[in-house]
Amino acid sequence: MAVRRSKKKCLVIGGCGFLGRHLVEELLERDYTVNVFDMRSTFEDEMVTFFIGDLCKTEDLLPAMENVDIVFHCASPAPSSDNYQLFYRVNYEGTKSVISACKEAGVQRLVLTSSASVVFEGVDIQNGSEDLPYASHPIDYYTETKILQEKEVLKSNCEDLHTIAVRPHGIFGPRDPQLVPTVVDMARKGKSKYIIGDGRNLVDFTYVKNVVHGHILAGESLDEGSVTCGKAYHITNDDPIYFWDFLSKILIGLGYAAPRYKIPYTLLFYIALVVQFFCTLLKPLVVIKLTFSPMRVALAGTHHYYSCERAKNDFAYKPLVNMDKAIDLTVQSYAELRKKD
Ligand SMILES: NC(=O)C1=CN([C@@H]2O[C@H](COP(=O)(O)OP(=O)(O)OC[C@H]3O[C@@H](n4cnc5c(N)ncnc54)[C@H](OP(=O)(O)O)[C@@H]3O)[C@@H](O)[C@H]2O)C=CC1
Ligand SMILES: CC(C)=CCC[C@@H](C)[C@H]1CC[C@H]2C3=C(CC[C@]12C)[C@@]1(C)CCC(=O)C[C@@H]1CC3
Repeated sequence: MAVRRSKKKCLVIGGCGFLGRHLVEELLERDYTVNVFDMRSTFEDEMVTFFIGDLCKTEDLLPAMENVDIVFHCASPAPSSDNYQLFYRVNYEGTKSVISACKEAGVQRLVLTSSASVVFEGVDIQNGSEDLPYASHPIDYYTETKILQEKEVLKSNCEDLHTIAVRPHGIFGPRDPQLVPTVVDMARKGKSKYIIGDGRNLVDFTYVKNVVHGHILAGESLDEGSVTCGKAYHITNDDPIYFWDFLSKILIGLGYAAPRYKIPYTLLFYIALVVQFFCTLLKPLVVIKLTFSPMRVALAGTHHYYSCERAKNDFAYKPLVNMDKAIDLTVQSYAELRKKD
């Protein structure tokens, strides 16, 4: 007689990354069996089975998918990169390998970490639903390939493989390598004095534990015939905040001054486009990392917040950690980035 496991076996692709590792920890907490697949292992846990490889290679993925019930695909190159080939290979072609490996291994559920940015092209979005069209002019390669990736995952939904795309936005929390470290780096270099726009643009920032909770509910929802199969879902804190208030709270919490001087949004956006153009021309000679890329300027100067009603209705999502608590936990976790007197 077959032994029935009470909890499912999961594979987290990108499980050594920021979101992936938080997901692994929560899955273990909730008694799932967990495999991790990543390019290199960055932590140790005797409860986790690690598989090292490149997700673009089906043969690397297959051993990690043996007897797996749910695959969570949350690997991607860093959004700040400007390497189109890398994004295309990993986010698009790599995701196609993940799908074929799932089919070959008989995995029935695939949860993709997409991004709410797939509909963002630098124009205000207020309480946007999942019915908004994909960005027709994505601002950067990251967004362009996240769109290709999401389309591929949703269209591969079929009787044997149930797929879903979770779209978080502005994930933050302990161990995030991107948001808080970039903001502190700007402060240390004296670049955080400025507010882009009028400072009154509302944005979603989503605490990593809430994003994780949304992923697990999404994976569990993918039963035969479920309305969630083949659909995209926004996962947010359900509490949009002024972009510049959020940044100020992080900066003040870590002992730095809040931004004060306002610069017109449109002016800075066009300057960022021109600077990016010249950096692209100079690229064969010198690689320049832009602090104010057009995408970052757009994110800092427009409204972009999304409705998570669909996730609430279809799989009873609600954020577990509120904004004040989330900011507090995040600030406390970055003791090493605190301003030294
Ligand atoms: N952070 C955010 O605000 C948001 C993130 N997302 C999405 O969430 C997901 C997770 O992001 P986040 O945790 O921040 O990113 P991280 O960079 O922290 O994690 C991504 C992980 O994927 C790994 N990886 C990259 N390429 C490959 C590959 N070819 N094969 C195997 N593993 C690979 C990375 O390895 P290595 O570090 O060695 O490159 C890293 O461990 C991504 O899909 C991202 O698009 C969506 C919305 C917002
Ligand atoms: C003014 C300025 C340049 C502030 C620095 C903060 C930024 C580093 C973050 C503010 C919003 C963040 C964000 C992302 C990355 C980090 C920020 C730009 C994403 C692009 C990460 C990947 C996504 O899928 C969407 C995110 C939107 C918000």
